[in-house]
Amino acid sequence: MHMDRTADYVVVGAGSAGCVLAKRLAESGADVVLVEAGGSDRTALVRKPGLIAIFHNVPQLKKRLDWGFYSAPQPNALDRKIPQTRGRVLGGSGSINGLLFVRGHRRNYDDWAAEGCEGWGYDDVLPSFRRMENWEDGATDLRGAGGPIQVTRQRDLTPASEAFLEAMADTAGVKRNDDYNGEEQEGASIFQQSAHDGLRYSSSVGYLDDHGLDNLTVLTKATVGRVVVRDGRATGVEIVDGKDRGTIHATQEVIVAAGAFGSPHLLMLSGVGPAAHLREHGIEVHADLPVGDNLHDHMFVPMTFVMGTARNRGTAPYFASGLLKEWTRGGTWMARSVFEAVGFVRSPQAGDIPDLQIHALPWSYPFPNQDAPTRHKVDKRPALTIMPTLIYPKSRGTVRLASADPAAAPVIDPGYLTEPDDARLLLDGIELVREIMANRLIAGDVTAELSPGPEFPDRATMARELPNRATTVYHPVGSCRMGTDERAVVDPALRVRGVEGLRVADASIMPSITGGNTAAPSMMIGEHAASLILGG
Ligand SMILES: Cc1cc2nc3c(=O)[nH]c(=O)nc-3n(C[C@H](O)[C@H](O)[C@H](O)COP(=O)(O)OP(=O)(O)OC[C@H]3O[C@@H](n4cnc5c(N)ncnc54)[C@H](O)[C@@H]3O)c2cc1C
Repeated sequence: MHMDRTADYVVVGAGSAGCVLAKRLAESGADVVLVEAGGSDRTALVRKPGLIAIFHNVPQLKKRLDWGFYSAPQPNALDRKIPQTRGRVLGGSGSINGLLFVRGHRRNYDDWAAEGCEGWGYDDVLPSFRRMENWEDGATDLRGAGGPIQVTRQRDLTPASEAFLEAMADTAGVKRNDDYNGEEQEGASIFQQSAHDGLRYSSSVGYLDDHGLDNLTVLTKATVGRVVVRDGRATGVEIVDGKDRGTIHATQEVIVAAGAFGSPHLLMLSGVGPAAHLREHGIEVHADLPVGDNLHDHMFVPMTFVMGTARNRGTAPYFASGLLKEWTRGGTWMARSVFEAVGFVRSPQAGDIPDLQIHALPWSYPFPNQDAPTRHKVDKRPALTIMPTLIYPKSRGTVRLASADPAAAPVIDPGYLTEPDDARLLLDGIELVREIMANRLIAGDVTAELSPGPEFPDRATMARELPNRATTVYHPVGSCRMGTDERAVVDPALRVRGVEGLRVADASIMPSITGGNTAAPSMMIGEHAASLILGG
């Protein structure tokens, strides 16, 4: 059926940010259509937190919910094509992510404001963060209660994770921190997750389930191929596949929330982007802007240590019995994120805020990497995997068009490790993890370093191996940068420069990445965008 309909607002992409934004706009009484390329998220594969591990290890399942992107060959990573997993389902990447809930450091937002993004300092965004959450400890000046996203601490930690937290605090000289989303980020902490009672709280679950708003229409399996721009104004969107092909006209605005790859891709297909590049693809230029520049991402190097106290095993029978227990009595590890512990610590190069995030999960991780040319190995013994993570990368890359055909994937070149400081910091992180694991508070429980392992005993050997192991944390941001100078795609009100009636609201607008996982900041951007649009 060819669709031709009109709404006040059209939001493209029902991901972490888009679901939040569409719901908030509709609550104001406006007629809103939210358009999502993927399908329903009402499947246990998405909603049962622990099943994420199965999703990642079974390609047939992954294909159902993932866009299936890979990076361009990365010259500083042995020309590897690194998976750029992105959710293609209601809830977007927030439906397939690790559920970790991290706001980032308050300084990140203050830095955005200092660069000219007025209204985005931490005190400005704090109400948006508080509005979206229902924090298990209740409301404080800094934390929110009663919001749509349930935020809980991980619980029933394995002894391996407990020992890791103690050893990390002792080695890195940090304190145990009860709430890294509160007063202070630095320290050794139990991870917080957007999950409760065995249910993943993506923005789709939290904001769209049973929304009861007649003026909010959610279209699924509907890919937008172009934003229609006429006489310098966005007038609607064209849906190019699925049963709802046709045009949706917007009387107020089109807001693109298609993510760090989808948003720049769609803008360029619509004639908003680097003019010369668009002309190469025969696309009429409506605004010459640096769309797709400034792409950046976090990287980590997984390190796996055999530890009986990690308890969990990566075997099929272990998963099957986990599933059975979860379905019969609930409250098992399957009900929660697979990650348990985290540290925000300072490397020797750090200024006065942590520059390393240390993720830990009591499972063995694929090694040497998920994109290894030969099939990667996953050891079946109980193990603790620790990931020293570069949270302020200096390397920058691009998103570009491969073709003017909306069905063609964009060319994603994150430029991993192009800046030598990035590798240096990862090596500092690796050394710190080894020191932690040699600490008397944990060393007795560690049987072996499985990966990278004894073949890479020191900084020099690790420096050579790093390009084979460093990988994405799946946190791409920055490709439709917010700002006030010529590097900006959107202004601090998220309006696309030079096009009326068009905004971008998702992880792509971050001028620089936040110091931590990016889902909570993306949902905050959805909340904040709604306030900006509605003038609240
Ligand atoms: C495997 C994985 C693990 C992660 N783990 C964590 C974690 O534990 N904690 C954390 O904080 N962050 C994590 N992240 C990152 C986090 O989930 C993302 O930063 C966040 O979800 C980005 O939100 P977004 O709204 O910008 O984009 P997305 O959530 O990706 O939403 C974009 C949406 O737009 C849709 N779309 C794109 N193009 C079109 C189009 N042309 N037409 C219609 N629809 C379109 C997509 O299908 C998608 O639903 C992880 C990400 C991945 C992939």
